[in-house]
Amino acid sequence: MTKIPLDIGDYADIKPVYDMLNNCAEGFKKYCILLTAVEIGIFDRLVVPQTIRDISHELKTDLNIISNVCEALKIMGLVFERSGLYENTEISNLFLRTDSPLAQHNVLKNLQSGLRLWENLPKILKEGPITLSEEKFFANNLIHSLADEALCGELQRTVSIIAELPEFKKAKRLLDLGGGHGLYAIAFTKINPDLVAHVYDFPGVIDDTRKYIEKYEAERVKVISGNFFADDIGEEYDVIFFSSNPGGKNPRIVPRIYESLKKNGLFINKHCFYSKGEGSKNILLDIEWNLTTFEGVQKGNKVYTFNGDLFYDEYIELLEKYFSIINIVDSPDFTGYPLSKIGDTLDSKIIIASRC
Ligand SMILES: C[S@@+](CC[C@H](N)C(=O)[O-])C[C@H]1O[C@@H](n2cnc3c(N)ncnc32)[C@H](O)[C@@H]1O
Repeated sequence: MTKIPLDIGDYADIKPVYDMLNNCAEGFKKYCILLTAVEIGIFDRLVVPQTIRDISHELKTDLNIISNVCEALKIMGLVFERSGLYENTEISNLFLRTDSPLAQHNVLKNLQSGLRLWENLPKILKEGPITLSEEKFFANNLIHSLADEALCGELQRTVSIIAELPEFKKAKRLLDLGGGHGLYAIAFTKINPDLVAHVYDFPGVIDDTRKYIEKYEAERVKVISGNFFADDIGEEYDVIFFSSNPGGKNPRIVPRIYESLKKNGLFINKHCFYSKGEGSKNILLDIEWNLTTFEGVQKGNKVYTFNGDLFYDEYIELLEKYFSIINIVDSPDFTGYPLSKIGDTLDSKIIIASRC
């Protein structure tokens, strides 16, 4: 028989545990409200003021629940209410309205698929990571999420750094290697009127790249489909831009990039690097990184690492055999606001090097 702990000295302070649980529960509930509001289109409606009854009628939702959801959105700072009329706050208009140029819907979707993976943590712990096709992983929302995210500071800041380079100003032919959405290539052609840019990616991703090219009417952006570990990447480029890629720290790619550049051509590498002996940059991202594994490319233990990657000093040493390094820019100078799911700002660097 288990004795019921009835004495005053039998209990201990539960606060640390309940504080943690409350935090988790509150975060999860707010996340569900936000996701639902986006999914049912509340922020698309509340561009103009509406009563709860209008919202409920138009969205065909339960009147009481939607009334509470709107109240919660008000507390979260996403809508405001005046005389019974609800309306988007400025941040909702900017980031949560579907047709806003800075809409973050793909980031939310990506966050959702990441959290679904986390639900499998007990199974993955026992049975190992879920194997995914790398091409499908990127095509299935990740590049769209990266695109939404890039448009909120990182793209503009990165492009403004590159735009200052005299070699870029003269460039006529650029390769955006593993370019995904192609927004960097698109932006580069918008600021250099003589530039033709080529976005290189897997065939399944390139179909989506084309949609971005069309959306932003980027006539001088072309696509090349292939696998840069196995296939030809082309030649005679003035600039090769390489950002957030599995090959970003891989020594095999460096001589190939060298070969594909013209003399004095620029290699711009934008990646998250590790120093020898460095611990975790973010333990939650490390765990998430290892919930999945890619067919064909083996991931390392820490977020954004792959087997065969070089440490930062080793990579620089290798680069210096082929290139002269012009500048290295650290992440606070070019990244946007960090997002914990993506975490791309973690000690990223832009290494700008010129082919010797
Ligand atoms: C994390 S995304 C980065 C996209 C973009 N460069 C950026 O910085 O936002 C990585 C991209 O590289 C592509 N990629 C990964 N491995 C590749 C390979 N072996 N060959 C071609 N593309 C590859 C992916 O499909 C994806 O579009």
